Amino acid sequence: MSVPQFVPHNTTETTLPVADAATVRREAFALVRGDRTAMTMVVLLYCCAAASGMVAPRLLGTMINDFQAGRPTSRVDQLALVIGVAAVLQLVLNRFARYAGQRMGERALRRLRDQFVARVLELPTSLVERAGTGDLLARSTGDVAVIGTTFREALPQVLISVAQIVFVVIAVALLDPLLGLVSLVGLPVVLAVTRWYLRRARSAYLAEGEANTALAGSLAATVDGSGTVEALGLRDARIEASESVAEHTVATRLRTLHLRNVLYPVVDFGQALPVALALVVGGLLYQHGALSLGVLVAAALYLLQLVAPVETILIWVEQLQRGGASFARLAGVGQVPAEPVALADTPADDRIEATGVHYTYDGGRPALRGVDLVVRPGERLAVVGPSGAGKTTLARLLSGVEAPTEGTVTVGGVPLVALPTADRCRRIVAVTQEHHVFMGTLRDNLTIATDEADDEALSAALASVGADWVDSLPDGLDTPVGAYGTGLDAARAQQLALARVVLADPHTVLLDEATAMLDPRTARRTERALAATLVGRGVIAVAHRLHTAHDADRIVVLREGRITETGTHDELVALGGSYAALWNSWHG
Ligand SMILES: Nc1ncnc2c1ncn2[C@@H]1O[C@H](COP(=O)(O)OP(=O)(O)OP(=O)(O)O)[C@@H](O)[C@H]1O
Repeated sequence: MSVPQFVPHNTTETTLPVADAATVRREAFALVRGDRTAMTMVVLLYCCAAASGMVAPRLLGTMINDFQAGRPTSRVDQLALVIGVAAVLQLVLNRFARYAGQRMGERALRRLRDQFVARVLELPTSLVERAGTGDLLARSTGDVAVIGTTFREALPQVLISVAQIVFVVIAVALLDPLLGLVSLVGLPVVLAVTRWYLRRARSAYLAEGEANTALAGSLAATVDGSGTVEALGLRDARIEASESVAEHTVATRLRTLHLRNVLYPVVDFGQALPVALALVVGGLLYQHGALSLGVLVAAALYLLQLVAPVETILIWVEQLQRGGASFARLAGVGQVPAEPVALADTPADDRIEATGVHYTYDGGRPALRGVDLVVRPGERLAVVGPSGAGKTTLARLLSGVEAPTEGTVTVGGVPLVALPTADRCRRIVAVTQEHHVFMGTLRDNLTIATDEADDEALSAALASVGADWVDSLPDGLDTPVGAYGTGLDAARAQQLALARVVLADPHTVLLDEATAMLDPRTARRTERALAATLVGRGVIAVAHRLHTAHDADRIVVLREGRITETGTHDELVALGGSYAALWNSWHG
């Protein structure tokens, strides 16, 4: 018996949930119900194909009886012809059934994929960040591929096999009820061991998938950080870490191997049992004249027909398991509580207020400890402080990406995290150094921010950030950009991102390292574009370079998660505190 190639799950440690078995069942049925007519058609075709397969043994039995009774050979020819026609019919019906099944599977897969993408887009940003792109990518690629194989191959194969088994049992029972009963003796054995296997396999394969991902991740981390490993002499530590992950992977593989090693031999026994028993019982009945030779041969041939579908089911049962586990991971994304979709209240104004804000990362020390801060509409606020003081954390909370562990952050009196993402992003936009260019046209990349803008508004937004290079593009706004289109360098990509901000027209822009990592030439161009973007808006800037702070309306100094100083540049310099010390040391 051949075992299908193991396709590893690219699972990873994650904060994204995995759906339980009941949810998987419910969602899988809902998916199939969405294509009910096709499903009925496929089942009908499989049943007709299975029924055609019942013709040959029955007629062979009749032939034998005819021979014994000395009937004319012309009847044998007719029977042989019918057997031939039935065999061809079975072949054709099977072919159509598989084709229809695969098409149905493709449609179901498409619906599933659309559903998944829609759910991912609704996920809270903070959760996506915590889960990391790896997990979502693994679910949308690896898991979708596994489900694809399950729908295209496993389900049709299993369906046809189940139909064959049901028809064989019915056919034998029609020949002789006692032999019909005998044909079922293997069933409890096969069902029991399959049940035993299925109960354990889901968690075992999930564990194996997770271990594989952890191993790949550990090796990739070692390769990616090879310079650091070399420089800090971490070789032995990395080898040790990889070995322990590898050992765990082997243990999980041994577990799934053990499951297969129990399953296959027991099933083989369960298959052989009815054939052997039918020959014994049928032989006795024949000896006592209770059964004709033709019926005995037909029954034995039918029972032999059980072997192939049972094996097919076993070959694909693992794939079904994997499909189930992958489905659970896709469905799990739908179990994340959606972000609020309706506004509870409309913010009264553009004032952003943090009150008694504490924030602690999972298992870490508090990053913010009781921050009170009001950002007035249109104010340019700089947040400064030593590394690890909590600047980025405060910025994330003020942009609403993350909720405070304690306290509130509101805009116009409404908690930021209660606002639907789209609404929040129309009010406050964070500009980072990440400037992704989406696959599509330049226009597509701009209208992500707002679908209300016409070409004139798009061009104006690009012009405002100094993106004059657009005029030299072959198709202007219709030029494809992104992975397969015209490449945009870092500065252009950042200008595109800033043009999006201009189009989104938020009242406040949050800047955290927007230009810190760019090379000086690119940074200069980007800073000019940035300055244009910020005109007329409030700005909260995490200031890594103090000249940003110098130009701000107000500066807050953070130390160990607390605001220690607040004031204008001149006031803080005059105060002679930690800002003055920072300024003096920076200014020389
Ligand atoms: N994802 C995270 N998980 C756990 N702890 C974190 C995480 N991000 C930050 N921290 C911790 O929270 C504290 C505040 O970090 P934060 O990045 O907000 O400081 P920062 O002032 O922006 O520092 P820097 O200027 O170095 O970026 C630090 O002690 C940091 O180690």
